[in-house]
Amino acid sequence: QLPSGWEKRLSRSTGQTYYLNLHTKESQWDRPDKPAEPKSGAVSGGGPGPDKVQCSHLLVKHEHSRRPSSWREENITRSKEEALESIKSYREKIVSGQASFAELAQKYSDCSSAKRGGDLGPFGHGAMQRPFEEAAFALKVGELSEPVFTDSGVHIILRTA
Ligand SMILES: N=C(N)NCCC[C@H](NC(=O)[C@@H]1CCC/C1=C\[C@H](COP(=O)(O)O)NC(=O)[C@@H](N)Cc1ccccc1)C(N)=O
Repeated sequence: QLPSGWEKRLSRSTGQTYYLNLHTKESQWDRPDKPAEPKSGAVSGGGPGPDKVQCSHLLVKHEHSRRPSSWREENITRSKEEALESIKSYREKIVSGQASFAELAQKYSDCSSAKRGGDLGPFGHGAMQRPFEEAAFALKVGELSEPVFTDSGVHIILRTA
């Protein structure tokens, strides 16, 4: 079966099957990578994780961020609590289907990746700050993290591949 949050659709124009991610509203021709079929006798879920993941993120910085400035705001003064409240409200809008991840990241993320709907591209171990990496590698494709705190600020992370 498909990873959670994905649906199989039929393209009206080409009659081809495609896959729609209900969280991000993104669609793709390729079947989202299925959770690996547990090999008979293998310990379920114990397998080595992926070397690389692809994620999008929405970052809300605050006064204690390592660089309290962004393309959105020259001098960021909101408190860490306010940043967390904002991140929670964005997460709620995405999960309830009121807005797409890419749309909110493009508008509100304090990271330059906002221009790409939050897409960070693929990355391996060691590229990102540890709390970000740990959260990202623990996600299934299509899954949206809870709020994650790094020296940059407060993030929500969507694993896209
Ligand atoms: N693809 C990479 N390897 N690029 C280097 C990542 C460095 C890494 N960054 C982080 O861990 C956090 C989590 C994700 C974004 C991020 C921080 C900051 C914003 O926070 P600030 O640094 O002002 O505190 N955005 C970035 O770095 C952006 N270049 C990410 C990016 C943007 C556009 C396209 C691709 C990647 C780190 N080790 O600090």
